[in-house]
Amino acid sequence: MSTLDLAPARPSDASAAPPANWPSRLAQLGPAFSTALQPTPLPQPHWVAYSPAVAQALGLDPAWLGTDEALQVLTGNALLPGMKPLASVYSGHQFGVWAGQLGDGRAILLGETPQGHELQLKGSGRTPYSRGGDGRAVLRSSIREFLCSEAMHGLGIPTSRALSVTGSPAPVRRETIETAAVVARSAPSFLRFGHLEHFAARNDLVSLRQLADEVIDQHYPDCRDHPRWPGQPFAALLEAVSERTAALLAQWQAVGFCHGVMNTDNMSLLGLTLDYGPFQFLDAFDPGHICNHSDTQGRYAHNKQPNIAYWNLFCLAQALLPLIGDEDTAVAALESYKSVYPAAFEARLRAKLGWHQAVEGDTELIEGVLQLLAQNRVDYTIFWRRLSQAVAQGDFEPVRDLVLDRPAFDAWCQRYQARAPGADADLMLRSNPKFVLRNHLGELAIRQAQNHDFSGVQTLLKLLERPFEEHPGFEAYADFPPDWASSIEISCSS
Ligand SMILES: Nc1ncnc2c1ncn2[C@@H]1O[C@H](COP(=O)(O)OP(=O)(O)OP(=O)(O)O)[C@@H](O)[C@H]1O
Ligand SMILES: [Mg+2]
Repeated sequence: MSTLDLAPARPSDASAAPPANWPSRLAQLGPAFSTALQPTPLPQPHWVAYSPAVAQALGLDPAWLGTDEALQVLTGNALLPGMKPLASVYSGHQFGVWAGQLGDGRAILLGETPQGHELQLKGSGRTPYSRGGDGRAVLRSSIREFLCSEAMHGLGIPTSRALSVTGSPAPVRRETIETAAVVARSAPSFLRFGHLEHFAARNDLVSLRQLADEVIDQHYPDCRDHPRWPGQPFAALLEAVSERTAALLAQWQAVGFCHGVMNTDNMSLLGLTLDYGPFQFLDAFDPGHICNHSDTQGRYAHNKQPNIAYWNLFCLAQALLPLIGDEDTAVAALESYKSVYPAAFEARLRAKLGWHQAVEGDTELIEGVLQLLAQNRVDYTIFWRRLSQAVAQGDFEPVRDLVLDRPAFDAWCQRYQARAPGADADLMLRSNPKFVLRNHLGELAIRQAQNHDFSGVQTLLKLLERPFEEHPGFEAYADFPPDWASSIEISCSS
């Protein structure tokens, strides 16, 4: 039976007060970067879910969550003393094309916690950057963003975090009429490639430099005086962002995560996963899988993600060019992506296979297993977890059962088992999650939530916060997707 405590944490101390000071470095930079504004209230807000763990990470008292004050503040209906909300301006390349000015069209920054984490509401009303949009987010997409943020964190993948999701009966028009919701999310910074692209495109080099300096001072201080880039802090910054992005992409690819909308306005300057829209964790392993039904050309197919990230880094290089000075230096600063990404990916795959150190012949075994999974459309998460169990228990039959082409599996497995030193099962169980946020799991929790039952969201949050643990009694959440899962259509509509 259930070993999870599904009850949301109740406030133990109703007087637990949140901070009284909510500064914003972005506001301090000056008016070119953002616009001060108030969130637009929503009627009759209610909790959908919240994360005491995130509250703790932000230095907020978890006891404050669950209070009516928190509900109002995190829906955008009230402000705490000291909060001076704002929306920031950015631009970007969308689906490979320059899109011009975008900006926080439905996100509003409330300020920074004492730890320097930005707290932002998504879906909290129109801003000067909303263009034709309504400034809102629907319950469906907000639950997906909330759960996936915490799932990624549980997997050890850099990401924005999600403190809460609140709902309202207010209608929101998408393909059908849905209801509004707000995600309160947090990151050390929500700055994107597009923030720098914005000022470069306008040839506003003063603001471009000011923002790049801010990013270096706050997040990449080593770039000021980098041994490889003496006197070239902006080249050092480009390389540092590029290498963090390479490391992030290696983690996405290794876990089977498809982002779905890798536009430059969704690329974090800190190498975080940002903007959970039409994302998907792979079910059957299809390297060319396209998770976003709006992506008709397959630009953001799973196996294209590492190259797209590199393409996006080129856009960032273009934006930083006026500060870097010459093209050769900018290109040189991007060079390491080509070695850092494959090395990081191979290291992740080695850990999944249970190997601590690289040994000659590993690349062949790694390529071999990926080919086997692709050719047989094997369920990606279940394969790795069963392989981990197989090594732990010395019985490979359950993993063999997953592969239609048994002779091919046997040939690979023989070489795998002959590898010396052998696989470490503990490392594998720490590297291959039992639980990922599959589309159908999210979908079931969303349907429940649309009927005012939020227990499915709670259950998933508890499982996904600790995806490498066994969670006895919850095997169904680690099982194959049902047939209807492949008919779920996730698009940019959110
Ligand atoms: N309903 C909406 N109302 C206003 N602006 C919107 C809306 N949906 C998207 N936008 C804006 O369109 C642009 C691209 O949207 P995209 O889907 O990448 O971002 P998002 O999901 O809104 O948010 P984020 O990237 O902050 O997680 C952004 O500038 C975004 O703010
Ligand atoms: Mg976005």
